[in-house]
Amino acid sequence: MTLRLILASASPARTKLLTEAGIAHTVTVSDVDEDAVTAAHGSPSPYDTAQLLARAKAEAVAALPEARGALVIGCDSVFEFEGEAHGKPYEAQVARERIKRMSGSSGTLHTGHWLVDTREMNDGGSGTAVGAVASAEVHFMPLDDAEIEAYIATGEPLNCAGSFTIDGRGGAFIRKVDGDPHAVVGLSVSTLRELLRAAEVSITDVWQ
Ligand SMILES: Nc1nc2c(ncn2[C@@H]2O[C@H](COP(=O)(O)OP(=O)(O)OP(=O)(O)O)[C@@H](O)[C@H]2O)c(=O)[nH]1
Repeated sequence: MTLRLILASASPARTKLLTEAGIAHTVTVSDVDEDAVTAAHGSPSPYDTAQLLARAKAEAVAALPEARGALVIGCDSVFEFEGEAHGKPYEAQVARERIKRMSGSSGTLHTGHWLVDTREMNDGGSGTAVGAVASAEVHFMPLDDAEIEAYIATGEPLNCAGSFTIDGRGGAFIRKVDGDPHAVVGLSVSTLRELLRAAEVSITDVWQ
């Protein structure tokens, strides 16, 4: 039986990462209310938030009929900066305030991963599952105000956790990354390999 891997994420960067890593997959976006999940758990740390939301997304998709018999991977990325959890800024003013503070400083991008194996799922069961968080510390170069305004004007930082990318225009402002750079982009492929091994699947089994 051929293995099916479903990415439970709308992130263009995550599906691009999997494709470039030669990993065959389809995409099914979950409709998880992220605020409701975090509220239900009090005020979880940025690390725990990333794991909780990755799990919620993967479980929501794994429960769908079309996911039966597949492996489902969910992810969530949270930027921890000065004790705060930053998701996507969405608005220019939020991005501006955050990027000014991040300039010349550093923070940690936590990406949660949750893999649900529905191959053995009995009726009503949830399948076996395993999760892991991959974290990487991101160090920023100092940015001048003109660079910040121009970067915000591109729109790129508005839909990225932490208000930056390392693989897009934001790469110009990244001094170094301590940890798996894929964890910053949104899906650590080496972490996925470990999760697949826990499900007794080799990464080579999902190479296309
Ligand atoms: N290309 C790129 N994207 C990044 C980077 N850092 C964060 N992101 C993106 O920021 C987004 C974080 O938001 P999430 O809530 O985890 O995921 P999402 O995009 O909303 O998609 P869902 O998984 O469906 O919730 C993801 O799409 C990440 O891929 C980066 O360095 N490069």
